[in-house]
Amino acid sequence: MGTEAVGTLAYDAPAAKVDRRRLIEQLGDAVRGLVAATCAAEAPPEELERAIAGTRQLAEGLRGFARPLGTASSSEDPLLPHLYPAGHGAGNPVAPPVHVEATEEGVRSRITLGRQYEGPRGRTHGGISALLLDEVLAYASTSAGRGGFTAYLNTSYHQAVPIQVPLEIRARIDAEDGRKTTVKGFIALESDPEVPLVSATALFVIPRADYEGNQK
Ligand SMILES: CCCCCCCCCCCC(=O)SCCNC(=O)CCNC(=O)[C@H](O)C(C)(C)COP(=O)(O)OP(=O)(O)OC[C@H]1O[C@@H](n2cnc3c(N)ncnc32)[C@H](O)[C@@H]1OP(=O)(O)O
Repeated sequence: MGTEAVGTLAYDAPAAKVDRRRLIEQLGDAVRGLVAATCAAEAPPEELERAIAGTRQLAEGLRGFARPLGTASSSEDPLLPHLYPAGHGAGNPVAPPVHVEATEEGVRSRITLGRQYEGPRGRTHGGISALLLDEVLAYASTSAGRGGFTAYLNTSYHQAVPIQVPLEIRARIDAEDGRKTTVKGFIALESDPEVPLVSATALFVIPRADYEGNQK
C-alpha cells in the first residue's frame, strides 16, 4: 500500500494506483515543460521539424490508449486529487501547477508561471489570472466544507502579473448564506505579498439537490 497525503488525511491507496498516478503526474510535468519550451524556442528550422515529428509520434502513441469522453480515469480515486481538471490537474499539461495549503485565515498557493501563460509580453494573460483565482477561491470554499460551483467571479486587474516570478495567491471566506459562499482573494508577488496585483470576489453556489441531500 502507498500513502498519499490528502489534506491532513493520510490515505493508504493501493500501491499500483499510487505508482500509476506518479507516472501520470510526471508525464503531465514533462509535457508542461515541453509546452513552455515550445513557447520560448528560437530554434532553427531543422530543430523545429525534429520536434514536430517527435511530438506527433508521441501523441499518436498515447491516442491509442484514450478512454471514452465522460468516463473517469482508472487512476482517479474519490479520496485523492483529480488528475486532469484544467485548473489544477497535475496530469494535465495545460493546467498551471496549482498546489494549495491551509493558512490561519483561509488558503494560500505559491506558483511560478511558465512562458505558456503569457498574454501581453512578460505579463500573465488575464484569463489565466482568473483561472488561478477561481481555483484557489473554490479551494477555500471546499476546504471550509462548503464547495459549490462558481456562479460569478469578479476580477479587478490592478497591476501586471509577471511571468517566471514567484507569486502568492491567498483566499478566505467572506460570507456564508445557506447554499451560497462568497470568497475573496488576490494574486500578489511572493516578495510583496500584501499588494494585490489581481483581486477577486467569487460566489460559489451548491446546487439545491446536493445541498438538501447533505442536510438530511
Ligand atoms: C489543488 C486545487 C484544488 C481545487 C479544488 C476545486 C477547484 C474547482 C474549481 C472549479 C470551479 C468552477 O469553475 S465551477 C464551473 C463553472 N461554473 C459552472 O459551471 C456553474 C454553472 N451554473 C450553475 O450550475 C448554476 O447556475 C448554479 C449551480 C451556480 C446555481 O444554480 P441554482 O442552484 O439552480 O441557482 P438558483 O437556485 O437560481 O440560485 C441559488 C442562489 O444563488 C444566487 N445566485 C445564483 N447565481 C448567481 C449569480 N450569478 N450572481 C448572484 N447570485 C446568484 C441566487 O440569487 C440564489 O440566491 P437566494 O435567492 O437563495 O438568496
